[in-house]
Amino acid sequence: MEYALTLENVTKEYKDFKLDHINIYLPKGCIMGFIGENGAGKSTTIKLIMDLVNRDEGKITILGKDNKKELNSIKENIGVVMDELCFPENLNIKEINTVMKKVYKTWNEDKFYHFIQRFSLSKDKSIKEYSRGMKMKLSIAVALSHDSKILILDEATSGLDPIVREEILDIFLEFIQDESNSIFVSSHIISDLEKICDYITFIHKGKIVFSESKDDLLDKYGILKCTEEEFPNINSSAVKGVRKNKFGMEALVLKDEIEGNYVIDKADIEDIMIFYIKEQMI
Ligand SMILES: Nc1ncnc2c1ncn2[C@@H]1O[C@H](COP(=O)(O)OP(=O)(O)OP(=O)(O)O)[C@@H](O)[C@H]1O
Repeated sequence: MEYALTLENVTKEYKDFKLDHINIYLPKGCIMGFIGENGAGKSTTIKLIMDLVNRDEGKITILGKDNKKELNSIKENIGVVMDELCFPENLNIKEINTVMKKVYKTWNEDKFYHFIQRFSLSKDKSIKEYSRGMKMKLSIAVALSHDSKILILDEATSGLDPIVREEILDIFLEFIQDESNSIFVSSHIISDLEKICDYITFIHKGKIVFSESKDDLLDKYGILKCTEEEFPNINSSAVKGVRKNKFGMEALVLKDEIEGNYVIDKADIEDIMIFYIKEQMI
């Protein structure tokens, strides 16, 4: 299989945090959602991918190229959106266009102005007068206006209203119509990721809990409901998380490992993440 992005045993240690030997493989042509609680290590991972911080160990490739030695040669093919805007804030749209023409050989001015119009971004205001959502939309417009083959997005839909988020998700799906394109996107809005992603990678306290196809995850897990008395009869190795409510017990379970007649509801990706995190907090 050809991969758009690989991380192998990537490690980074700060005083109070360790990103611990993480492995991620994003197949070409796919969208991978990167989820985890605040402080789990998502932005650190994305900064390591973009070589904005130095790793302690491991290897990262983007579009088959080493991200340290060969990043320059694929600069045109990477569209990046970080959670903070990377442009000087005193510029306006016209000036950003002029700067980007110099930064990217493949800069497509028509495409850029098309997105500016589609996102209803004011051409007169300077960027510092933009709202957070407008700045996000501008970053996305820039990421899509050169020859990007992979989009790497950190919280790209945060701060956007539901209508614009929906539009951005559609744009991501349009981007992926070209099967050589791929997207790696972190977000706290897991329902957005569930709509568009082929793969979900879940990071918790600097370690990867799972990195799997979304359909496999949704097939594999379910929420089992039972009484407190019934709960000890459930195969404990199938239980990945549990919570009590006023009607009894709810447990995140591996459906195939459950014997007996229990009610098992569908688990969505957010359920899976929350149950996992709660289980580790007990
Ligand atoms: N430069 C730094 N020096 C020391 N610690 C850092 C540094 N950058 C990040 N950290 C720590 O690394 C941990 C992971 O932070 P990171 O920003 O990667 O999390 P995140 O998953 O992106 O969180 P959020 O969802 O809140 O954005 C945090 O504990 C943070 O304090």
